[in-house]
Amino acid sequence: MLEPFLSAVPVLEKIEKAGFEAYFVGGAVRDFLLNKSISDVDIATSATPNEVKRIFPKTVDIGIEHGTVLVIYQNESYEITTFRTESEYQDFRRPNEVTFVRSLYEDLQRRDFTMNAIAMDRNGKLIDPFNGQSAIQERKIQTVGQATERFREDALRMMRAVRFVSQLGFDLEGETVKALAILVPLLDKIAIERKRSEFEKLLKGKNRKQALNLLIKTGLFSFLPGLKNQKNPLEDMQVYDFDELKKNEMWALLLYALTLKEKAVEDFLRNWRLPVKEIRDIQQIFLYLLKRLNQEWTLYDLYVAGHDTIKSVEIMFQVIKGTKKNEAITRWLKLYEQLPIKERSEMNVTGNDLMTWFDRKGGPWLKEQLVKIEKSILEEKVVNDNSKIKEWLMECNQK
Ligand SMILES: Nc1ccn([C@@H]2O[C@H](COP(=O)(O)OP(=O)(O)OP(=O)(O)O)[C@@H](O)[C@H]2O)c(=O)n1
Repeated sequence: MLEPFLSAVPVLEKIEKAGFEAYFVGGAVRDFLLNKSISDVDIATSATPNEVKRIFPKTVDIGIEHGTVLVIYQNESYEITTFRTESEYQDFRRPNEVTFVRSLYEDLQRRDFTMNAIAMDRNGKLIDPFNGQSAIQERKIQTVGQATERFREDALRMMRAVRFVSQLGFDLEGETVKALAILVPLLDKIAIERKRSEFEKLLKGKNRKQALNLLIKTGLFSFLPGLKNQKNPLEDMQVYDFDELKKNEMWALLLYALTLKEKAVEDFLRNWRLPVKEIRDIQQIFLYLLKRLNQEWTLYDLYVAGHDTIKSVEIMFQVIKGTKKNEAITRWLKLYEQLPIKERSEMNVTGNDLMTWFDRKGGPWLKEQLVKIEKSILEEKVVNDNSKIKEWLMECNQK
């Protein structure tokens, strides 16, 4: 057995010593069987949350209503969840109440896909009542039991299915595709944040072409914010070839494929409930991407965009144009590094200086003058020095 399972074995032993069962479950076991790297393990147990809390002195209640307790043991933390059934799903969302059970089989039976319903004991022995291993071997995503039932219990699972297609390159088993095509409207009930997280993983997956195709084929895309009747942009997204785009770049690329106007861009991102800071960053990348596609940048563009946006835009430019050439970015980053100032706060002049020099109250003229000075410093028409700027401004005004 490999890390991080190995260091969690004592946790399982401790639970067993107290008279309960404990297993590794979920994504970590699946990824282990796929030879993928694993960051953390999920543990399932027959002990109730209170019983878990009695076994371990240090715990945090992170999701006790769903049966999950965070255990701190030997300076590491582990999520331990009581075996449960989720027959009480309401409104096709997550369950409001769960029923704790003592049987591992029942716990595995309530899970979404057979590849996610494999348990592993502390000796590395696999418990696989739904043949998850053969599904992995056959590279098939198959629900545990009836697909329609699993998707009705939690409609997000439909997006999870397509996200796994993107991440693993597996196929969706026939009944699963059929159920998906029928039940996609249930996705309307799912919180945008949960859909967003799956959509972002889907876009990042290596097999996104296949996954985007499924979104189109099953009509799932129509239940994603701003994508109703937007088949073509997703087809464009299938064409782009990329591995390393960051999350914000991915959103900007989608905006580009959607050919949205500036105002609509903001609404689109807001509808996906992206955090305000991310919306601003994505808008900035998108705006400068359009500029990059339409014209050369001025020094002022480089300055306003800043180092990170320049890098993002250049990478996206390559993706859109299908070119590997990287000359512009090297040249621009070099130019950017040589700029006399990198941001407004580095200017050796303030609005107060201007108001004193011109003996005028603030107003739109002030911003105009500051931008003029800023551009002139960047173009090296004036040195970034308070008295030099004053001299230059006075001269300009006399002309
Ligand atoms: N809607 C869901 C979400 C999760 N699960 C089960 O809970 C496990 C853990 O879920 P989660 O951590 O959300 O996803 P992973 O499958 O671990 O995948 P990843 O870590 O790649 O997100 C899954 O493997 C699956 O058995 C489920 O049945 N239905």
